[in-house]
Amino acid sequence: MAEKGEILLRRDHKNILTILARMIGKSPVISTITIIVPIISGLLTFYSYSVQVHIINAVAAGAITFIPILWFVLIHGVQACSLSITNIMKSRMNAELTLAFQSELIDIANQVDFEDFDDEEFGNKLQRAKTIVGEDLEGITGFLVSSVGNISGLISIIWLSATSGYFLVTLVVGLMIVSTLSFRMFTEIKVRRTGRELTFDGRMGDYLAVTLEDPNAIREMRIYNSISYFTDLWAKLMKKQHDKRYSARKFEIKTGMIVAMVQTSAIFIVLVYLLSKMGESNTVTVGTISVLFLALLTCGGKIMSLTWPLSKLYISSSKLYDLNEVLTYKNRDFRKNNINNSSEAMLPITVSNVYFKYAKSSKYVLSNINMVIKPGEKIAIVGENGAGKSTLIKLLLGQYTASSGSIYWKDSPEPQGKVSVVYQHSIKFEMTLRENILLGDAKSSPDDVKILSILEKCELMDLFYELGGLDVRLGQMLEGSRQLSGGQWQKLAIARALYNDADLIVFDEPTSAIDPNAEMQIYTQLLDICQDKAAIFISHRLGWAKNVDTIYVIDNGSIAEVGQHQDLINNKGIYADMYALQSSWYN
Ligand SMILES: Nc1ncnc2c1ncn2[C@@H]1O[C@H](COP(=O)(O)OP(=O)(O)OP(=O)(O)O)[C@@H](O)[C@H]1O
Repeated sequence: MAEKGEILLRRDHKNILTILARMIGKSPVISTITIIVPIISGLLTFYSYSVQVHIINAVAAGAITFIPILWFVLIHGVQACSLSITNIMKSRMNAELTLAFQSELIDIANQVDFEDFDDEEFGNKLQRAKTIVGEDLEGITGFLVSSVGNISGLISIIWLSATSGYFLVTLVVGLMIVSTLSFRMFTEIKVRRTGRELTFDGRMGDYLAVTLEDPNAIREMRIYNSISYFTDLWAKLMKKQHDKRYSARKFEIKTGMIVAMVQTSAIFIVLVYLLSKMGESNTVTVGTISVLFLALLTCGGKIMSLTWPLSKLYISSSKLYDLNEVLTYKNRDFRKNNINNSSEAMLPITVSNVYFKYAKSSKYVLSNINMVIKPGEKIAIVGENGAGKSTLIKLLLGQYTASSGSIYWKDSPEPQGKVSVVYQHSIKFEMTLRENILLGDAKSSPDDVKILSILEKCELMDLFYELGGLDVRLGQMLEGSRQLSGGQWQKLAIARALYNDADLIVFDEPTSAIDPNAEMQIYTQLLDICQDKAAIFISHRLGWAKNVDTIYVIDNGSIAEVGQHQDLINNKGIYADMYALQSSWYN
């Protein structure tokens, strides 16, 4: 059980085993070599011990030969080489695994249903999984490799004790190793769990320390005179944290003493027992006793060097949990969202009695929606914040499935066709001007004539002349790149949408960063540019909506009014009120 104030660790040996299986699956040859080589090298220690027994016995009998010495040198040479091989293989394995896991995570993020993106837990897990692959995986594989090497080293000692021919000796040595290792692991994990990153106090302390260095936060704290509140809180948490760590260290010292006593007693028991059996059996010789004695003396060091990677692995297994969890998403049956991949006609889109609620919400965001989007039709969707406009668009694009009712893309209940979307927050691709437009239809070959005509339509020719061509990189990532204003990025997103010869273009508040003077002009132009296409406009500003074919007024998730501008004004309903209110701003 995690102590109060500790972040719950989902540590489970299954996480390590699952990731181990995945590693071997992804990079079978390199992973197997990286794990097998240190195991063999650790087990070779047994042969090194055997040769030492042989040499000591021979020296005691006054009959030394060079062959065992050569074997001894050879084994050590092989062990040294295997260390180098393991290190080389480990770095190759890390590179291969990082690439393989990263690609898998990118695939998953690109395939999951849009509902998964709404799931905060999935977002957090994905973020943590990416961090593990980017930062922690290398450490974890390192701990794994050194753990298996050290474990086989300790097995060699138990094996050596078995050569004495006395079960009691093997039992005492085995129990000593297992018990002292467990003691050490228990302490090490206890100490590690007091670490900053694993306790609420530690994380909160770090957060407060960062906040106390943030100039914006300091500005506000000075105004409200709240700095001492933060520093007191931080100091209190730090003191608590230090006290906890101090008590964990005290515990470590106490268990260290117990471990030392267990070890010393075991060595004493084994030694006395073997000495009493000397001469009784030909397996108990000066060589066996002295090598086992030395091996047991070094056992403490071996256990210490195993405790560190094992406890790190144990703590890290909670991180592996997130990676494993996200990777299981791959096996899910994702809804196909091929709306932009097919050349099928998508219009008319017929929406009948659609209701929709988000996965984690009990309230319907859309109710009883009925509409038909005909080829070439220009539609405006208006309504207050939170009315459900963007949600309706997500359903029309097939990104979400209606809770009930139906949507048909021409005759198909599955989304199909080609659509362009210009979002409020346009994506800034830090690539060339040409690529920024070409990405509207990435599979087509570049058509500069078409690109220039679109730039012209979107009033971006001044930018083109200023940059001196299509090959200038936009953004600020590289030297020589050119940053654009928010409005210019938005116009570029519109240009990208036009480059894709879609049947339908959706404009979800595409002019929020464009100045009001240019906005009206852009809307008029957009209607003109989209002459042969269907277009849906979402905007809070109504002045331009006069010119569309159909206006849908969404109120609290339902279509409250439908019609043309003048009809809706005559209706004196919600639209007329909104329009009157907005007109009054300009009077
Ligand atoms: N992923 C989500 N999970 C749960 N509820 C959501 C989610 N996205 C939106 N909502 C809720 O659905 C309702 C409709 O949101 P939507 O974004 O469709 O409104 P909108 O009309 O586009 O608003 P705005 O004009 O502010 O952009 C809101 O109450 C919103 O809080």
